[in-house]
Amino acid sequence: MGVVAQNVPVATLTEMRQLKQSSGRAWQRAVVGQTPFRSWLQERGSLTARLKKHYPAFSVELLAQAWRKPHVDEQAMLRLHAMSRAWVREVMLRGNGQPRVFAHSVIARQDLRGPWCRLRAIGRVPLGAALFANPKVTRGPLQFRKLYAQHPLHQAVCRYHPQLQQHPLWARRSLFRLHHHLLLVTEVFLPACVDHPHD
Ligand SMILES: C=C(O[C@@H]1C=C(C(=O)O)C=C[C@H]1O)C(=O)O
Repeated sequence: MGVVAQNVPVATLTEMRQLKQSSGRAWQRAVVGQTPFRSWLQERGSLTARLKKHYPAFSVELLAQAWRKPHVDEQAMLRLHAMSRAWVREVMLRGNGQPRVFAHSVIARQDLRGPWCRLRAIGRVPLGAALFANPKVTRGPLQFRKLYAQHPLHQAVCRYHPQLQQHPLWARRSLFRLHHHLLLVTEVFLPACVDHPHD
């Protein structure tokens, strides 16, 4: 660990590369066993569509959207170097008023152009409506991970639902691609999501 002025320790490039690689492997290694969330984790269709099917009162609660430095385990997926910023959108998908899925979407500045130039302004319109309506959008493999309290996305969920602090949360992520544009979507499933474990 190196040290810069003001004695603020910073990770060396090697340490950051190692952290990025280990975080990436953690998403690929996780195996979804017999969890009640299995059906939701492996859903290849739109979560928005599936939630709307179960809950007449579906809504998207916009929690945050800003230019941020992506998490270390997102930079490699989006081909970003360590210091670049990306547009981050965080929402809670609600069914009948209950929080069901926390979604965290990240898109690099250079990918917010062309067909995705308006993604910053969609507000409470579900991102899935834009993605699944365009047949030219492809989706990469789903990756899974059980998040514990020290993971940034677990901490993001607990900012709004602190009662989940001690609960591990299942999450999945995948890359959506349109031409050469990339969008990384991570979805964290809250306990209320298993009211309908199977379709
Ligand atoms: C990708 C989808 O869009 C959903 C809605 C999102 C949003 O509005 O930000 C983000 C991720 C998804 O949970 C989907 O419906 O599957």
